[in-house]
Amino acid sequence: MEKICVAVRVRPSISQENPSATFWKVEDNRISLHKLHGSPISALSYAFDHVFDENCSNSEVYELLTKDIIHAAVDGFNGTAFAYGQTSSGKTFTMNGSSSDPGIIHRAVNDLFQKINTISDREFLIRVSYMEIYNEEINDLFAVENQKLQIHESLERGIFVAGLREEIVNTAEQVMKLLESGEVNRHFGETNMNVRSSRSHTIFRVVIESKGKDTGSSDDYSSSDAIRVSVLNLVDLAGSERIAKTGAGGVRLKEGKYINKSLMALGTVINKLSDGAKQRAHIPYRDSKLTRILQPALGGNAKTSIICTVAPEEIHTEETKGTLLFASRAKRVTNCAQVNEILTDAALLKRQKLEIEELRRKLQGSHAEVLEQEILKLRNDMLKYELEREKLEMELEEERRSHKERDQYFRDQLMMIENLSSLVSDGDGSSSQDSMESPIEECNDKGDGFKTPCFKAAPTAYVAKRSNYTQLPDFSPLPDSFSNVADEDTWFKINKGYITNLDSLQTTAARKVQSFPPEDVTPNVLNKNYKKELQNLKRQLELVTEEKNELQRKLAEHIQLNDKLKGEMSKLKKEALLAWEMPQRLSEFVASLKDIYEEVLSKMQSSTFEGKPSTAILLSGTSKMGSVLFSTLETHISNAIDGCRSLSGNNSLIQECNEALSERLEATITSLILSEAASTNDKQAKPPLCSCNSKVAALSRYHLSIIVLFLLMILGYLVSFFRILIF
Ligand SMILES: Nc1ncnc2c1ncn2[C@@H]1O[C@H](COP(=O)(O)OP(=O)(O)OP(=O)(O)O)[C@@H](O)[C@H]1O
Repeated sequence: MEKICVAVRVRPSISQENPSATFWKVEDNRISLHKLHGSPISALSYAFDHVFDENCSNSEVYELLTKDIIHAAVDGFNGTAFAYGQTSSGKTFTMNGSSSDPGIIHRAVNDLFQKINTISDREFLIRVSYMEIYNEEINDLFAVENQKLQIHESLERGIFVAGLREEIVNTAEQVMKLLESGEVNRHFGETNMNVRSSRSHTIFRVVIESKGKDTGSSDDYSSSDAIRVSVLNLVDLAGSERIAKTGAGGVRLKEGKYINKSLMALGTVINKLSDGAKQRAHIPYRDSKLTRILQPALGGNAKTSIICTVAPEEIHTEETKGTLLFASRAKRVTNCAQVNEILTDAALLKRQKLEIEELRRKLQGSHAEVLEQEILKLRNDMLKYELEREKLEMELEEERRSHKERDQYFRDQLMMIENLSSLVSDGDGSSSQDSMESPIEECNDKGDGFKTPCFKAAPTAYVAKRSNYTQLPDFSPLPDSFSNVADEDTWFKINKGYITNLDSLQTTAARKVQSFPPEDVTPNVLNKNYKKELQNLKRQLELVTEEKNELQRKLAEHIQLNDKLKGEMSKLKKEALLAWEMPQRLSEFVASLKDIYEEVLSKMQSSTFEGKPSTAILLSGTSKMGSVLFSTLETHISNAIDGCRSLSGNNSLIQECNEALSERLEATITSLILSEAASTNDKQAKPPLCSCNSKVAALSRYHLSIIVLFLLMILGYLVSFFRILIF
């Protein structure tokens, strides 16, 4: 937005012979009414962008007021410069000038072509037209036959006069000639105020089209494809006039009425525009052809300058005041000028592409940024869960491996116990094939990567102690089992919510994260793609979450199962330790038995001196049996203590020893019975020699009973010992 540039120009006084009582004094950009030889009249001082006194030339006015507009027009801005003032105030002189001091139009045309010639990267097409509004009718000054032309408006051309001849010009000279020809067709008339009074408003219009010269760069649409079109209006208005002063009558009177009417319309538009935005609901541009044609220049898309000419004579003070009031209001009017470009199809296409890119950038910088952040967060979540899942899988695998190792250790321990069990079974002779079977069997060899041992009910009383394990316990995951799940906050602290290189972390082939939409999509499609990708990511996240939960559940199950197995292992270890300690204890016990046995044996040896044959037989048999028995026991106990696991290989030997001992015991007892029977027959045939014989017999029976009981006791201990070893 920029204000209309307004200047006031005071023409030289014409009537020098009638000195006035007041005069207009110009100081810098201010004009004030002063009493002759007196102080300024209060409230009659005006300031403008420029104030030119009577000594100023058209050159100065052009340089300060119009030149910038002309140059802006070359760059593509609409421009308007017009002169406003009462009749005979110097409007035509300012716009057209004289041969010695060319006016603004001439200077503008020259400057225009000079400026164009300095621009080498653009091609220009200049068209000029010249029209007048005479009695509210538009006439073509280049073609007198074009009368009463109509004003039209279109999107492409804006407000334009239909049928107006436009001449394409290449030089300033061409324009000058055309202007001269057009001046001939203007309506001038003589009034009391001006011998050559303009009776119409004239508008010299220059249309400047420019196009960048093709530099071969397809991307630079602005320099090669876009066409700038600007309209420059140089307007010389007819002057307001008082009929009483002009003495107009007839045609002049009629002309004066139209002139005043259109100028009033112009004043009204300026007043409305200067009132500000609140009261600019309706600007009556259509009230006159002048305001309609100048519409873009008045509050529209143009750079506008107004030169208000005033007559310094006291007789025209009121008209000058009116002009200055008009100028003051015009100064408050703002325009909004912008470069006017017409685009070819190619330029339009390129521009639309650029606009789409710009929109996409804006979209990505606003709403899309939120979506992208959400997608990024989802991606991070998904990757986090992936990492968590992989960690759980690794933990599960580790757990399986340790489980296998413990299982193997468990089996080894069981094997050792089985071997000890088989030794006892061989020892007491009551073992059966069923009792040799392991109480544990593998029952989970289907559908699992590793074998989980389970228990079945055992037939013996010892196994029955563990009958509470015959059914698998409920392995529902406990809350503590989830303690290994990655902590989300920790993860975010580590990653700060972002992963710099997402692609490098896409380790799971199944997780195909869709990339951002391709570049040639529109913003709507872009949004849809973002939402679609968002949904996909959410679905993938749900799948990963479910998978993670399943793995967590399995891990919890394995952990609980392992805890149970650890408990079992602990118990078994204790029992195995007990089993390992048992041979040592039994060894000690057998040693004490051996001492007792040797003591009994020595007592029996003392009995043999009495010549009792049964005692001798008993002593001999018992001594041999005792040596064999203790030798066998000591050998096996020593092997058990040394950790020999191949006891089962000696079962047949033990069996043979047992059988030999049994036979020898049976033979000894049979010998003793026969010896006792013979002794009894001798007693019946012969009376006893002395009372000491009966004592020896009583002693021999006593020794026999002790030895038999002693042997039975040893065998009983052996059975007990090996049964204990089994468990
Ligand atoms: N600045 C000036 N220096 C010298 N002479 C001037 C100046 N301004 C105006 N004049 C002379 O004053 C007379 C009236 O000027 P001009 O015709 O330009 O007035 P105007 O405002 O166009 O009048 P109208 O509205 O009736 O056409 C002319 O003879 C012109 O030469």
